[in-house]
Amino acid sequence: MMDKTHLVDEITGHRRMRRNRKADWTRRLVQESRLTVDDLIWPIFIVPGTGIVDPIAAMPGVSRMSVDKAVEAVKEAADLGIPAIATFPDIEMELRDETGSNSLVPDNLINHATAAIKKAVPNIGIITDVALDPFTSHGHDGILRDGVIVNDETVDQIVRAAVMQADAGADIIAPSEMMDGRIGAIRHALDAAGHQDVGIMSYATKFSSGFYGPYREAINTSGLLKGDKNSYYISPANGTEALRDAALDVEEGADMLMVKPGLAYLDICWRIKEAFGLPTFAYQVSGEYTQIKAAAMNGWIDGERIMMETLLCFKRAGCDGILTYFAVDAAKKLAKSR
Ligand SMILES: NCc1[nH]cc(CCC(=O)O)c1CC(=O)O
Repeated sequence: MMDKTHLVDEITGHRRMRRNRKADWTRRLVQESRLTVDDLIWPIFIVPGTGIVDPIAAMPGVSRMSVDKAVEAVKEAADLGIPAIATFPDIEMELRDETGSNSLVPDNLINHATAAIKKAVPNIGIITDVALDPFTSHGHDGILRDGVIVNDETVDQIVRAAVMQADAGADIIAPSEMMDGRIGAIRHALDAAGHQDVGIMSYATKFSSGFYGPYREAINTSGLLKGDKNSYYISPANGTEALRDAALDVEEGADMLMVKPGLAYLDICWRIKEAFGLPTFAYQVSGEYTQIKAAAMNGWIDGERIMMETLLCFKRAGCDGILTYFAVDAAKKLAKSR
């Protein structure tokens, strides 16, 4: 008879979860989720001009780049193995108006960037957004009429913008403005224009979130925005509604789905992947990035460790990939740990 000096008894004592955790090799063997460079999509900010790399105060480590500098940076990203980028323009104030008309100029900043990047770095995927917020004088994602963001008129416009973006060389159109019916309308228009192979990544579940703050500084919409986006983005309280919204996008022909923001919405990532089985992405948005950076800069957390941990957690939650401002840093770290 063993002397029973410990509280762990004979029944529970042989169920030892720690056996599989005891050494590096066992831990590697039982690891369920893995982050690789193939999971990373890098969002970048584009400004007019040349030779510009302009740091964004609210996003330490992230800069707005002129097209020539963006081309260099994207080359580096491609060399690291990052499969795709997502571009966001910081349009000159003089070009912004009530309806976001610059979105319909074929060689506007965003399309100019696409064409230049495609030419210089043909093997990286280019994802473009069609929301109107970089182009409007009020910072909303759609056309504002009598205090209302009008749905159908906005869809008509973003559809035309989407075709121009595809003409410029965009590989995937990612509409983030949450207008109803946009996915089907964009799909039809792309097909009619001969862009059958241009995909649609729907910002299927975009929540009305405070986490977008630093992005609005990055593209200079924060000072412009009147009111909030609650009449078109989803309430953070509503998961089932988010699923219904995603279901409509799937029906309308979305090739990929996105959840935005990321970390506070992992339950949505999981539910969406389970429900539809489509390639599912999370957007670790500006505020999430900034939280980690700010705390790390104060020495309060280990920023690199939390960068890798959060990205891995998206994989565990069912995501196929992550849009993240950490993409280049994470890719470098992954290359080193090989
Ligand atoms: N169409 C708007 C848009 N496109 C990208 C982001 C946020 C990205 C981020 O925070 O990193 C937003 C949100 C917003 O300003 O309302």
